[in-house]
Amino acid sequence: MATTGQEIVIVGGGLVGALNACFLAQRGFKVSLYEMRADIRTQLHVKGRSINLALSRRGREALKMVGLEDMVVENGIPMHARMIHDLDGTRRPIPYGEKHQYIMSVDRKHLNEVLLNAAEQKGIKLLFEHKLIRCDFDRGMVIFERADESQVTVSCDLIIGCDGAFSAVRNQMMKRTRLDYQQEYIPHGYVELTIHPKQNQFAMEVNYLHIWPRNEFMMIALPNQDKTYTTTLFMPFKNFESLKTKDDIIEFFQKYFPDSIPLLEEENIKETMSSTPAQPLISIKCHPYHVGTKGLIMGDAAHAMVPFYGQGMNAGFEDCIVLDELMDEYKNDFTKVLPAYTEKRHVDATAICELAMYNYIEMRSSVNSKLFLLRKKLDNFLQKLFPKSWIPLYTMVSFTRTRYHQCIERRKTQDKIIRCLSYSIIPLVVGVTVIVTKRNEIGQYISDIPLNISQLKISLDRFIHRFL
Ligand SMILES: Cc1cc2nc3c(=O)[nH]c(=O)nc-3n(C[C@H](O)[C@H](O)[C@H](O)COP(=O)(O)OP(=O)(O)OC[C@H]3O[C@@H](n4cnc5c(N)ncnc54)[C@H](O)[C@@H]3O)c2cc1C
Ligand SMILES: COc1ccc2c(c1)CN(c1nc(C(=O)N(C)c3cc(Cl)c(F)cc3C(=O)O)c(Cl)s1)C2
Repeated sequence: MATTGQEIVIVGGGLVGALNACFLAQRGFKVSLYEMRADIRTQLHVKGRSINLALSRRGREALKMVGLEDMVVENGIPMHARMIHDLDGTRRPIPYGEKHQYIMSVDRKHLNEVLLNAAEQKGIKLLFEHKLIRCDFDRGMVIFERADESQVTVSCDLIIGCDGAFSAVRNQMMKRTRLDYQQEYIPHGYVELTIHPKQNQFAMEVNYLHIWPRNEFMMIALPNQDKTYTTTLFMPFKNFESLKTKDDIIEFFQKYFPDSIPLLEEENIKETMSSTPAQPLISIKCHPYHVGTKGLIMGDAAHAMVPFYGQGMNAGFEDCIVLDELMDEYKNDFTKVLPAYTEKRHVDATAICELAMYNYIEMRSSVNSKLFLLRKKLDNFLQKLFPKSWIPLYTMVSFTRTRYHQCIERRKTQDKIIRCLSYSIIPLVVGVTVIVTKRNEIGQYISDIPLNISQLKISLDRFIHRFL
């Protein structure tokens, strides 16, 4: 493969850094990837990370572009629907859409290992236990501290920070350019519990994203290949802190998640909840994503979001596609690519950060299982009624590559149309109903009105589609 001669240092060997390295090596750059932690491939379990994640369309497209989609998907578990757990233990499935519209539950560690192995196979130099401490964005130099506290200085043509929400590269950028930055910790934290197999079988329906929506509290469970479910409890820190004793813990689960107790097993709930500190959730937005012609940040380093759309990794993977496309457009000229990247990606990354936060606020304030069901069923009903013009927001976000900011714009238009239709459609439906039911008495006057509902639906769909 032709090499460009340019050298790129990627800081951070997590999901986005490792994938980005594959994209850039594929373009012929000489890539070195520096990761602060030890090589996860030599470790049994990496602590403090969500154990599995929902991979959807944007992330799969990126993996496909470096030839890794099949390898990741074959180890994932498809989730065709949500399974809503009601307080009384009733379970109701809500499909994500058509048969081909499903998301994947993938193991984080396995995904990271696949990406690191692929990077190594593409000739990328991986250096672990190298913690970035300083960048010189003018001269293209980075200084790393090694496990033995010695330092090493590396020079390169481009530094890309994929070092996560608490990015050191971003901190260095702040000293060098007018970088606007805002962060918000939400009042909720999370604890991960595990549902183990029962008689060596999955303890719940497999191909579902299980949800226990309880307004202020929520639990989500995604299946793993080993027949366990990683179950994440989201709750305000003040509520975690109020569970002082193991009895408090069990009483809480009996009150809000009674059906989950036999699944999670009482002893495990008590043990995990009393020994695991709740992890914080942070939302970070910043601008710009580049400095000069030698510094760039991507993934959570640029846009960390609360997980209430399951898009953080998918958005970071899509960042790699956007950069790759701009490298094509500007023929690897970093002086053009970097500003173009900020220009193009910032509006979308900000949009998904805000969408995720909005969904968190909505879920926390008003969504219990009845309302969650109703909203999703209405979405699915309208999509069936007006397939060309009504696309639920979650469908645009998780099953298309519609730019995130355009998902929001489209949703606003759809909301306007639905509002105006609801002022006119209701009288229309009432009118049609009256006509249909009273047709015999008044038939001689109105024989030519299209009483065929499907004709009416098609013309209404065409009418709406004109607005979008
Ligand atoms: C509870 C929870 C559930 C989630 N669920 C989903 C989901 O279902 N779907 C989804 O798409 N996303 C999900 N996410 C978001 C997803 O985990 C992140 O968006 C994703 O991990 C970001 O990847 P990244 O590589 O940008 O950052 P990270 O994964 O944080 O990786 C950054 C890497 O940089 C390294 N590093 C940090 N500082 C330095 C330094 N100074 N020097 C060298 N290396 C450094 C770190 O060790 C780490 O390996 C979830 C997040 C949470 C918290
Ligand atoms: C590992 O930890 C986590 C934590 C949270 C999430 C995930 C994994 C994966 N998540 C997904 N969210 C959507 C989505 O679009 N919406 C609107 C939803 C948002 C919430 Cl909060 C929810 F509970 C269901 C849906 C839903 O529609 O199923 C997907 Cl599609 S996947 C959230």
